[in-house]
Amino acid sequence: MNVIRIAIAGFGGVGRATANLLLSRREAYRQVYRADVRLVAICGSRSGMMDVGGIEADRFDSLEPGLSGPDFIEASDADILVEAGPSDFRTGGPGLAYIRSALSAGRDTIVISKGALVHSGRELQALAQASGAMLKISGAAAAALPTVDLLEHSLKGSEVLEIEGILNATTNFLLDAMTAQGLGFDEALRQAQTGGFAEADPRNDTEGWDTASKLLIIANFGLGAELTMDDLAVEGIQSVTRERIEAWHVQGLVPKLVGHLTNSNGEIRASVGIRTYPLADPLANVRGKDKAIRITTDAMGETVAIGAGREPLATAAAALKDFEHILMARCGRPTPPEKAS
Ligand SMILES: NC(=O)c1ccc[n+]([C@@H]2O[C@H](COP(=O)([O-])OP(=O)(O)OC[C@H]3O[C@@H](n4cnc5c(N)ncnc54)[C@H](O)[C@@H]3O)[C@@H](O)[C@H]2O)c1
Ligand SMILES: N[C@@H](CCO)C(=O)O
Repeated sequence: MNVIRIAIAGFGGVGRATANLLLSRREAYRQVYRADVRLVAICGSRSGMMDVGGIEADRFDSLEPGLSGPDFIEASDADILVEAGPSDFRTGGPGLAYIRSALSAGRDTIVISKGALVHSGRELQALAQASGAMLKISGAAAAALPTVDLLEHSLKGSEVLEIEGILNATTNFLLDAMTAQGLGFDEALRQAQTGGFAEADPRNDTEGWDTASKLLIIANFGLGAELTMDDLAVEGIQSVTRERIEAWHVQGLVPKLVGHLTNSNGEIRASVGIRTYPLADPLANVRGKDKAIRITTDAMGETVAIGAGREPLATAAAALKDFEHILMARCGRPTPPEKAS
């Protein structure tokens, strides 16, 4: 039985949900991958815990001050880092130092925050390649909605011509609440914050930056583009007034905040802004905090995925999907569960 040691840096809503889900799936990992999975280190910005024997959920509220930072994670000698700190695309956020350090040491890394991937994605890919570590990013690339997976696996070989993505749950929730329920912006935002899917600073959602971050990550990691935030024109939903909503309604149109990308002979252009869709379009029917992606390719036509789950569980599950892909690569193909006799 392989022992697989996990560390989690960033222990807020998503980090903690990931830890709980990981612990609840240990028996399945044991049976399917013959892997003894242990949570050996967790940390927030100022406190943490390390135990090579494994940390159980009843100790999550007893973190010790001073145990935090990339060196703390290094000292845990974990095999895999899950990074779930705040997203800051302007600086890379605190995640950048953790991810750099883990990849440099050859540690497989599952990234949930977006900042480091937007700010230093190429550098991190190069570090992973040099050390042989796996770098997984589903949590940062719209989480429960498959995006990079579709590009890397399902549509392999076809040329992507266009992507349209409703990639931000908060703005879709806000627009849907304002359009379909007539709710005011402030009340809808309060509900998004209570739901745990709005960013700590919700302007990152409403001004389009979260959508832009995800689109850039999808383009750079899924299509091999080399976009920076300066390459994207980014518009949020601030300009959406009750009058504009009513005018669209009269025309039978539904507004969505969309990340849009075109690929013309390798020249990739991307932007974020409001697009309107007729009711018959699947993107018009993406409701509440659901997200969606439409990918148009030369040979496989249009593929549309729509989805979401309850947060923060859904994002935790996306990160642990990445974890299982690492287990498959490192521990071999899954074995079927034993049948009861
Ligand atoms: N909530 C969602 O629905 C969702 C979905 C996909 C991705 N994400 C991303 O996941 C990340 C975490 O989201 P969340 O909702 O848990 O946010 P959160 O604010 O609840 O948690 C972030 C945690 O990181 C900790 N942190 C800050 N600086 C740190 C440092 N230097 N070292 C270690 N920890 C540090 C904070 O103390 C906080 O506990 C964010 O980057 C977010 O964009 C969230
Ligand atoms: N704030 C983001 C969640 C993190 O990706 C959203 O609303 O989609």
